[in-house]
Amino acid sequence: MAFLLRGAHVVDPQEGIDDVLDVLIDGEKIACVGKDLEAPADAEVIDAAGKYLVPGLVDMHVHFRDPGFEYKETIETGSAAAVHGGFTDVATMPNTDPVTDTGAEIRYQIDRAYAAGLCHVRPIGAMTRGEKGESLAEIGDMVIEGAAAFSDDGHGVQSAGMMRTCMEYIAQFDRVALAHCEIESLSGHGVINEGCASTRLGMFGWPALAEELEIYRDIELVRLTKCPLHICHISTRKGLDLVRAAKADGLPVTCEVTPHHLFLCEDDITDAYDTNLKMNPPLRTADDAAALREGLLDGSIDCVVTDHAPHAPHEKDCEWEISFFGIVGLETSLPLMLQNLVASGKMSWSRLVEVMAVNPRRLLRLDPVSVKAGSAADLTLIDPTKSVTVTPEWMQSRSKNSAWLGQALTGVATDVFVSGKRTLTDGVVTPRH
Ligand SMILES: NC(=O)N[C@@H](CC(=O)O)C(=O)O
Ligand SMILES: [Zn+2]
Ligand SMILES: [Zn+2]
Repeated sequence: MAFLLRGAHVVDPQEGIDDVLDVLIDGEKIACVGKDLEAPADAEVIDAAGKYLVPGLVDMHVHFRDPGFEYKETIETGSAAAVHGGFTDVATMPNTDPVTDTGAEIRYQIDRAYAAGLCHVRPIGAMTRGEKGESLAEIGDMVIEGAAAFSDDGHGVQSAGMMRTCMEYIAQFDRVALAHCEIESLSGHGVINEGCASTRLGMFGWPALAEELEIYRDIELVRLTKCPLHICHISTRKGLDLVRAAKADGLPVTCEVTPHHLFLCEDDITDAYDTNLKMNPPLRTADDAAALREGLLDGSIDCVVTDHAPHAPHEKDCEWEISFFGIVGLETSLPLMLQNLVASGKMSWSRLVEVMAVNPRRLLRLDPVSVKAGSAADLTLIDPTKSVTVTPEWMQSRSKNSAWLGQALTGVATDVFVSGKRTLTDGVVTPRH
């Protein structure tokens, strides 16, 4: 199958492209990029005027709950949410049941994703067996089966010695350690940021220090082990300053931020106790969110990820203290970035592509995708003027625990091409086989 995308505004910082062009997709690859391309007889011509075409978006931090918690999300429903949100690739965290800590579990996810036929799923392996933080997982075995990175996300590795061993081991495989930074003796029973929010609402606080101290520890372990380290869902100004200092020292340290930590803060949590504002790490102060936005624009933060954390109604529609941590995000991430940062001119399209496509591919050790002849046809077509309302019916995820339910957002992906197959067509998810 061939597609000719006519008159798209192509943005690709890797190639220095920011221009209105035609792009011909033939089979799994981009055949040609240029002006006024001739349409081959078998090609479907797509009018892309007014739309942006970018290398396929990558979300390097999602939870698909498969195997073990399929009532929240499966690889199939999660993949549908991913392409609906404009992503060609997602990296799935290993806190499944069983935990993804062997090659067989990695292979299971890759096979299921292929059968779903919607997007590339890049499984992340656990660093420790069962994410218990006690002994090394089968890291070499998982690399052979296709693990993209390693993480015990959901938990911090409590023992510094264990983390050192994980990092020494991972460093041998050209993979990045993704760290959920949380010292549990400090976060304890915390369910909300410690400070004004916990005092105002009378709930146990989850202090910034619990995150920052572990970021500090892990950065020092990079000095020792030389293992590339990526800080997951960074949420505080001070944590970001630690990453900045590590980068200035030339250490292989990177970090990611979620839309909810960029665009929401603890002040948004009112006495309505909306549990779709409860996540780990918690929403921090308005000053922290401002620092994160600044860090994303100045290059200190490398990627935007959703930390898509689907939960069932009975796990969220309950008292704040007992509701589960986490919210879905795959279908609202791109619109939030476009609406809050790109439309206002604060962020350029090329920076958006860096943080949502180029950098995550590099960190997951995937082949680069560019808008040029010969590259894999993993592409996202975006209508920056189209509005959607975030309703449970509109969302393709099996879970509906979004912080933006009922809100109208402007700027969405209309089409997604994965290895040259159109898996999102005019906003509708279209499995490729
Ligand atoms: N972020 C969350 O609030 N929850 C995540 C775990 C995690 O990312 O740490 C989950 O798996 O539900
Ligand atoms: Zn986490
Ligand atoms: Zn997570």
